[in-house]
Amino acid sequence: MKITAIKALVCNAEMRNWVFVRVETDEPGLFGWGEATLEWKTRAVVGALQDLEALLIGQDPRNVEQCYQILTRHGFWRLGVEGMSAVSGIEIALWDILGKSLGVPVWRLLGGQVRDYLRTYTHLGLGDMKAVYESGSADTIVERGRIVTQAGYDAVKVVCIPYTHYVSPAKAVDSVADMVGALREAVGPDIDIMVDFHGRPASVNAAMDYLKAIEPARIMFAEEPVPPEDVAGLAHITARSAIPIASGERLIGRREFTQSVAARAFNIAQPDICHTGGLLETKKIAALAETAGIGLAPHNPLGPIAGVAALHFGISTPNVIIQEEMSGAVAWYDDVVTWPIDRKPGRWDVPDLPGLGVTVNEDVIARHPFKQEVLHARNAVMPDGTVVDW
Ligand SMILES: O=C(O)[C@@H](O)[C@H](O)[C@H](O)CO
Ligand SMILES: [Mg+2]
Repeated sequence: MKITAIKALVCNAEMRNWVFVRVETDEPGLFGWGEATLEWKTRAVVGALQDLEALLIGQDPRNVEQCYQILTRHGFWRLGVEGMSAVSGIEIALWDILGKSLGVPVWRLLGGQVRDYLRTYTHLGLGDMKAVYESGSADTIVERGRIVTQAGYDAVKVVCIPYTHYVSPAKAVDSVADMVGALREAVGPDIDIMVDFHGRPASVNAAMDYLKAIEPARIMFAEEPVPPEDVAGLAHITARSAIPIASGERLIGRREFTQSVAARAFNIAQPDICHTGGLLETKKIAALAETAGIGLAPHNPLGPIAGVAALHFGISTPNVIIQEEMSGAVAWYDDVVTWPIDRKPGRWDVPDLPGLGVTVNEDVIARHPFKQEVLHARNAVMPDGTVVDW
């Protein structure tokens, strides 16, 4: 069996352009699907897919590791997030082909079933919460919290840390404490709450101030309390924080995770299967994390094929705690890709169709062509115009 083509299909889903990858083979009717979505870098990823195609033409798609080696070594240059997202999309599609060729679901090939279902969480707010913070009101967060938990989710994540750069003014810290406290009060003790700091505090001390302020709300984890490349800063926080610390959505491959795991930089790793190198690379990261007592909450605010890939991963990987998902991103999410299971809020069951088990409706994709996304990050400035992390 040989790979004959690698195609990228872009589908605009408002905040993000989803990049779907279709790997074709010389066996009639046999092809695989993957996803390489990387928000605000869509054309770079599509270009990387075009550049990488030539390396794999003629290779046996069932040799997943060998194809990965070719993609990451024969291109000479080490790939950054755009290139590795392209590699990830291709790699996921290779597993889909392998599963279909053998007539088994991908999770069987990844080690088999380790749990009866995969727990999931979703977001309360998309992008930044500047308006909420500036209005000084927790109403929006509480309202969203009620809607999402009434829909059936028992774990929710919120981004609610204001842009205060290296410091943590009393008013900002109190406002965050009020917002997270109000959310806890509204949803009650049975719901897990996660707070994504988005790497906004630029100093360890500012991050620690916000962490201390939300401690009474008893949250499940706090994410990216400082920017992800500050391994020493994260390790310092993790050693002292009462709240478990999560990070990793912006780390690529084993190389970057190794350093963070060795430093015990976080309690919970958040690799993204669509950025970090694909399913097998994320398995290796999971194994690395497991040896250091680190659980996984894989990152995925992406499209439906990314979600299904995460499902197969989570069903077969013991140290996965919970899976992120954003199936509420657009109203027509379910028209684009047919899933192998009936998705329920907060709980994904074990799929049994061969491969990933998705069918893709290319007509629907064609109705939502590439569009320049809104640049939410433009809001990330201090009152004096200083640019800060979004
Ligand atoms: O944890 C999350 O899902 C967020 O940090 C997103 O990755 C970020 O807003 C970019 O889309
Ligand atoms: Mg995040």
